[in-house]
Amino acid sequence: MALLGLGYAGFGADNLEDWRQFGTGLVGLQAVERGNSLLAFRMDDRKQRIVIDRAMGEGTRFFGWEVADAAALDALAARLEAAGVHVVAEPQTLADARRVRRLISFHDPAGNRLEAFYGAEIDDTPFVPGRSISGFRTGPLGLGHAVLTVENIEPVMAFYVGVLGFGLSDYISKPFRAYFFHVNARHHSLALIETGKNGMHHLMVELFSLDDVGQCYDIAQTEEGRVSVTLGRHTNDFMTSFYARTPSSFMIECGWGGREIDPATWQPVEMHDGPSLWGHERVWLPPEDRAVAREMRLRAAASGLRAPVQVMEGNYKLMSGTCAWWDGVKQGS
Ligand SMILES: Cc1ccc(O)c(O)c1CC[C@@H]1C(=O)CC[C@]2(C)C(=O)CC[C@@H]12
Ligand SMILES: [Fe+2]
Repeated sequence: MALLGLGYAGFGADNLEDWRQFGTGLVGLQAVERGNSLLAFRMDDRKQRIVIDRAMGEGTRFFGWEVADAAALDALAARLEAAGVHVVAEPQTLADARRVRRLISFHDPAGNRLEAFYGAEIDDTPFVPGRSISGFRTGPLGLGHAVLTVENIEPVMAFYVGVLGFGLSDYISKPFRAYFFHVNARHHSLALIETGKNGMHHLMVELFSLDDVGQCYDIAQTEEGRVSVTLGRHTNDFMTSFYARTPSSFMIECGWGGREIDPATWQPVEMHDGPSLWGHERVWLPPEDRAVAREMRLRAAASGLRAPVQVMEGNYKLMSGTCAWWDGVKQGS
C-alpha cells in the first residue's frame, strides 16, 4: 500500500488566537509560533501535525498523506497521472513550510486539496503538551482521522479506494451513508459522510489515556456550546470520544482506546447497530431525531453490545519515547 498514514492537516482560519487557546487549553496540542499568519501545532516528535493558516481562505483545508520515500512518491504521482489526475510537483519552499523533504499536491473529486509527502522533519526539542496530557497516539497510525462530508460518495470513494489504495473498513447505509477507510492499523484514517454538501466534518486525535479525554471533556463543558457530541463509544473502531466545536466550522473528536486492525486480512462489513455503543448524543439535533438516536442506543444497551476487552498495553505500545510522562511510566516511576 502506497500511503502510510495521515501525516498532517491544515485549515484556513482568521481567528488564530481562538485556535491557539482551543488547541492548547482544551485538546492539549503544543502551539508553535510561525509568524503572524500561521499557527502550527505539534502532537509528538514531529515539527508540526496541524496548521492553521490565515493566508488560506476560511473553510479551505489540505491533508498530507505520508509515503515512505522518494520512490514511493514518484510511483504515486505516476499512478495519479495515469488515472487522469492533475499532479503538481511542489517547490522546495512549500516542502520547507510543511517541514517535509518533498511533496506533491492534487485534488480529490470533492475538491479537497491533498498532498503526499515523505521525510517529515523531527524537532530537536521534545514534545511539550499544551496542558498536562499524557500524549497523542500517532506513530505508524498517523495523526488520527479526518471525516469529510461529500455531496455524493461514489466518485470520491472510487478515487480513494481505486486510485489511492485505501481499504474499506466498514460502512453505514441508512439512515445516511458513511464509509470508513484505512491505510494502516488505525481502523479509519478517513471517513466520508454523504450529506449532499462537500465539507469538513471532524478531525479525530487519539489520546493515550482515558483520563486525558475525561479532562478534555470537563474543560469543554466549562464553555456553553463547546461540546457538540457528548462522550460515547463507537461501535466500529471502539473509540471512546466526544466532539468539540473548533473555532472553525468543523469539530475535533478527542478519542481514546481505538482498536487496531490487520489491513491484510480485514473484511469490510456493514454496520447495523448504529454509530455508538453508548453516548454520543448530538446536542444540536431536533428532539425527534435525538429520540430516534436514543432508541438505537437503548437497543445496544438492551443487547449488551460492547467492545472486547482492550489491553492497555495495546493502546500504549506505539508511543514514541519523547514524552516525559510516558518515559516515567516505562521506568515504573
Ligand atoms: C460512526 C463513527 C464511528 C467512528 C468515528 O470516529 C466516527 O466519527 C463515526 C461517525 C459518527 C457520527 C456519524 O456517523 C454521522 C454524523 C455524526 C452523528 C455527527 O454529527 C457526529 C458523530 C457523527
Ligand atoms: Fe470520528
